[in-house]
Amino acid sequence: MIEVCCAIIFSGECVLAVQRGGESHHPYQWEFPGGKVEPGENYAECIVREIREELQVEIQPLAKLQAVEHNYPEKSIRLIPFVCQLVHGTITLTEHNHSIWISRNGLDQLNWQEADRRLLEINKSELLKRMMRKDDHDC
Ligand SMILES: Nc1nc2c([nH]c(=O)n2[C@H]2C[C@H](O)[C@@H](COP(=O)(O)OP(=O)(O)OP(=O)(O)O)O2)c(=O)[nH]1
Repeated sequence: MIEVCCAIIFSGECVLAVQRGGESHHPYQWEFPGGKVEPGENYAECIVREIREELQVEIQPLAKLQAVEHNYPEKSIRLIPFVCQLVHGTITLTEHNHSIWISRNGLDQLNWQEADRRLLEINKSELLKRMMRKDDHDC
C-alpha cells in the first residue's frame, strides 16, 4: 500500500484543485496536490515538501482529515488529506496542467480521480463547514 499525502489548501473559503498532465496515470483528472511519503518522513513533512515542489509555495497543515484506501489496477494507495492554509508565495505549477480555486459546488463538478471522489464523500461534512455557499466565480 503506497501512502500518499494530499493538501486541501484553503484561501478564504475556497480550495485548490489541480489537473494532472496528459502523460501521467489518470491523465487530465483532477486531484489535490501532494505525493508519496518518503522513507523517514512524517505526513506533515511530506505534504510541506510536496507542495514546495509542485506549487512553489509554503503552506501550513492545520488538520488531518479521514484517509481513504483505493485500489487502482496498477497500484493500491492510502490517500491522507490535510486541510492546509497558504502561508506565502505565488502558485507556480511545476507538474500539473492547470489549477483552479473552487467553492462547494465545484467539488461535485470536477472529473476527480477515483480515490479523491471517495475522499470527498467521507469528508464532505467537515469540508462543507469550511467552505462558502457562493459560486465558483467568487473564488
Ligand atoms: N498527489 C495526489 N495523488 C493522488 C491523489 N489521488 C490519487 O489517487 N492519487 C494517486 C496518483 C498517483 O498514483 C499517486 C501519487 O503519486 P505521486 O503524485 O507521487 O506520483 P505520480 O503522479 O508520478 O504517480 P504515478 O505516475 O507513479 O502514478 O496517488 C491526490 O489527490 N493527490
